[in-house]
Amino acid sequence: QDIKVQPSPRQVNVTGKSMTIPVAFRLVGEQEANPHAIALLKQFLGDRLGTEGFPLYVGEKGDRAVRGAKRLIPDHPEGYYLSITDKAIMLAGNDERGTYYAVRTFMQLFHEGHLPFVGIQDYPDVRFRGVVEGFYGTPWSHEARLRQLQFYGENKLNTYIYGPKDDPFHSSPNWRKPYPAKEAARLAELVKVANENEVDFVWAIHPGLDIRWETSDRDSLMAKFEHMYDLGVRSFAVFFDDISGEGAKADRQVELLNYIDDHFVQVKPDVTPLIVCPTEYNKGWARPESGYLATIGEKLNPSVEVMWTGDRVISEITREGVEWIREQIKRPSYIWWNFPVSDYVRDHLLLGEVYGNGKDIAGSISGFVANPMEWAEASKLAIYCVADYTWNMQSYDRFRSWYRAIRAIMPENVEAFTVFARHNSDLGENVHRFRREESVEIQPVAERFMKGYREGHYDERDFLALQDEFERVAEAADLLLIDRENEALIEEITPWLHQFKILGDAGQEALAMIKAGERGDRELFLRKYNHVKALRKRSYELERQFNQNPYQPGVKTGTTVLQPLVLDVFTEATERFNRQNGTDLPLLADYSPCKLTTNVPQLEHLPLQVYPSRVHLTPLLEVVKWPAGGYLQLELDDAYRIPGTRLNFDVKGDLSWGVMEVSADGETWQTVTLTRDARGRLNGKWEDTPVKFVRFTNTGEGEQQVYLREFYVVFSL
Ligand SMILES: CC(=O)N[C@H]1CNC[C@@H](O)[C@@H](O)[C@@H]1O
Repeated sequence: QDIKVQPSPRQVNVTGKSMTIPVAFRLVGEQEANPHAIALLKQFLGDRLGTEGFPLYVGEKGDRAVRGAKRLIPDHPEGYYLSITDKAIMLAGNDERGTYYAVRTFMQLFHEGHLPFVGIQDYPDVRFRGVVEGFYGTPWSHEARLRQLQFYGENKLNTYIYGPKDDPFHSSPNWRKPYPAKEAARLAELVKVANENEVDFVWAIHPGLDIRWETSDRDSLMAKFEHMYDLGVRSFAVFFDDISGEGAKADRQVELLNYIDDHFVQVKPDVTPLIVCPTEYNKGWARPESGYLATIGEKLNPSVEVMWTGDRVISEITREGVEWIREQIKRPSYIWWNFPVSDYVRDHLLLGEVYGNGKDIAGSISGFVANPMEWAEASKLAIYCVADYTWNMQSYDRFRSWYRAIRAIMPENVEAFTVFARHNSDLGENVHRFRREESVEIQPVAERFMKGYREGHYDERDFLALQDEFERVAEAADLLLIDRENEALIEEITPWLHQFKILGDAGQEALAMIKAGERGDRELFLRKYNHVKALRKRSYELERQFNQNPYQPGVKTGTTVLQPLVLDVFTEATERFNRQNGTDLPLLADYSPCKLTTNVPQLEHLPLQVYPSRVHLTPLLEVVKWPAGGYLQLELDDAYRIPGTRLNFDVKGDLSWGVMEVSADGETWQTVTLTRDARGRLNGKWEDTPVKFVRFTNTGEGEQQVYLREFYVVFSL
């Protein structure tokens, strides 16, 4: 039968025959084999495992129990050979982790009371595979992390990097301090569970925001690593991302990293290679004139792993890209893939397929870890696919992997979760311009239908297909809201499920407006019209109630195809009704009274948060390089007074290099006086003549590196 193993094994020889599962297994090799592999077997087989019964040989290359398989075991790290015949079962690892993975594969072969006769030779493409918890926002909970580590064991992922940006003991201000007892105990438990699942628990430190290049800070960092070592950590990382100023200096960073390597990593008997995330961590920011990467390439100890996010902050990883960086840093890169991370589009869930990365990059990378969403359970969809992709790139199939991930995560509600995930995968407009496919199957139907409807002759089959899809959306939302098989996941996505239900209902009702209009049934049309408006209002209220954060507050779903379709159908049907009946039913206001223009490259596509009397720029997580002469300008849709404007660049010095101005016509400008408040934020206002334009300009001589923490304008007539 079709052998379904996750991740997809390299070499599988099936005979087509199978046997009923033996009632008892005689375990051979327990004394020498990897104890975590034995523990997993015992947990899985329970009392069927003993000293009598069908022979089950387990061990690593060189162990007595698997001597006979010696030349069949792939000579690769974490490789294994598995065979099931009518005589015996053999689970033989090339190393301890390989044995563990052989057991994980063996467990997946049990199927409806049978075990297939099979020979498998398998090993991973990428050496280090897993997840970097490296996002901004609420760090994962302890329970969520424990579930993650179990999930990584099941999916042959061997790396979890602990680096939540908002953990004050990982980053500033407390990176120098040991964890308080409670957190320390939790970390120790995470390390223990990671080991049981054959996962390297990597603890990362993020000292660059305030590090001083003195021995005192170097000693503080070493002491912190010793503290983590005492908790059981055997893998370490230093992150220098998203910093500016002193901490960003390559030669200082390299000096510190080499010191750590020479005096900690190399002297401890059991610590894996040090990992660093450089400040110039993507090609878009690499500046040959800075010599940063050249310094890393030439002076950083060759045993230190160097992370890389690709051609841009958020990007697909290509063969050309990894070969380019390999030349710069003189070693394979350790990929930090920024997906499904959503800390820059927090109102969206990213549940789509994992695609776009090259299948030919394994030879130039040493690691591939995914940066996930703050929604741990929802991130498992992408993590499952990354496990499949990094284990066996050539055989990776984005659709097969995604469907298997859904089945693995929501086995009781596969159809409903597929519908939900299908329409919650794109990011919408965002500052990194990274987009994902969404609603792929229904998109051509929606486009064809709207074109036909506008031209006065749509295909009824398209109408019915759309109606069916919106019904499925509403059904999926309700089925998932009462789902109890994965409560942690449902708890995370509940706000989006409520929004999804509203979308499903609104879609059906908007389509019903078309039919009522065609039948000239004014009363029914008005009922449907009012229902859609009520649903839109509920949707806005949901946006204000859930997932409030200073970046992208709210709850977005189906934003690429279904939401625009509802709006288009509603608008077209209402305009047609108004023309036919001489009425003036208002449309749905989806206006944006504000336009942003800028010549600062990183801000070109910055989304705006528009409210009835305020407009906010979405804060940026990364350092913004603001060139001399760089400006950012907001153009309002009318002339307003500005009772308040606030700017927060989180810079230590004064802001003498910049000026805030307003204008009524975009030609003559007046300066707005800004006063700094207790938290260092700059506040201003303009209550004189109404203005249409507000801008901020770097009028200084040189580039400034700032954090765009806050920039908003309050306007009033
Ligand atoms: C190396 C890196 O990407 N660092 C940052 C900054 N870039 C992407 C962001 O979304 C963050 O999640 C991430 O931690």
